[in-house]
Amino acid sequence: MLTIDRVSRRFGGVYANQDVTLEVAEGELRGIIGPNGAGKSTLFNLIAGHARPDSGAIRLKGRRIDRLPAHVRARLGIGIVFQGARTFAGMSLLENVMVGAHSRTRAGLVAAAVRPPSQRREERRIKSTAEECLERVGLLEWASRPADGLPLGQQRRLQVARALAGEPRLLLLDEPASGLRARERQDLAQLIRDLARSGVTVLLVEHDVGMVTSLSERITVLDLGRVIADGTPAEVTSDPAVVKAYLGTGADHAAHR
Ligand SMILES: Nc1ncnc2c1ncn2[C@@H]1O[C@H](COP(=O)(O)OP(=O)(O)OP(=O)(O)O)[C@@H](O)[C@H]1O
Repeated sequence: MLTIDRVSRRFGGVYANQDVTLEVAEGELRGIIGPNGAGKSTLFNLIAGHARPDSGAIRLKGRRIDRLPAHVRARLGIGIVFQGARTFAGMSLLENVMVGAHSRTRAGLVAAAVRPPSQRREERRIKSTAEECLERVGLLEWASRPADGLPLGQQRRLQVARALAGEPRLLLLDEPASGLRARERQDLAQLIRDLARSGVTVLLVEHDVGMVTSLSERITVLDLGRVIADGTPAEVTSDPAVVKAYLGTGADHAAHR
């Protein structure tokens, strides 16, 4: 499904990704972990098209995509939920999701506001797609409520719904559980599991290692821009290089207190 072949990306003198190689099978739920600054978000940006690699190749179902703009990659089936993504206040939940669907249409969001009657059918289609997406994340009953003041757990689900409106085959989730309470985390984990079961290939970047190990079949570990381990949750969590990488971080010191 997704092949990343010796991809490197530098910012100034720093390698954010260096010779990163990984392969993700169709329908897989792959966890990606690593200490702060390991290069996880950079890797997502390279896959989704918000950054270009300096070298190496990225292929989606065999097709080279690393030089394509982000909106073309979205049309090819790559969806992303950015780290700390915000909802649009002043819009309803449904409208928030419809924005995601419009980004896939030719007309785009601005034109959507002045859509002539001939395009109303497309409008209805987008609305029903958005409603389906809200249903998938369990928010349909609140479709018409404003997004303002939505609890964080529901905001994350709304962002997932917005990404789903683009009908992704590959969904990149960047730290979707950060800041969530235990119950919200469990609900989100179940949602991610359901998405993968429905056939969406999922790449999950998450600091909550427990969540990643419980969800993923395989985990790729990055440290200082490089892949330092790749295997089953049991393999990577017992890998000395992984243990060492985590011991070097402030987060891990905190965990050991
Ligand atoms: N746009 C940028 N300009 C300069 N340096 C950058 C940029 N984006 C990332 N970096 C650097 O690249 C490295 C990898 O950053 P990245 O955000 O990809 O790591 P991460 O694993 O997602 O970290 P975190 O877990 O803290 O979100 C870091 O050293 C970071 O400072």
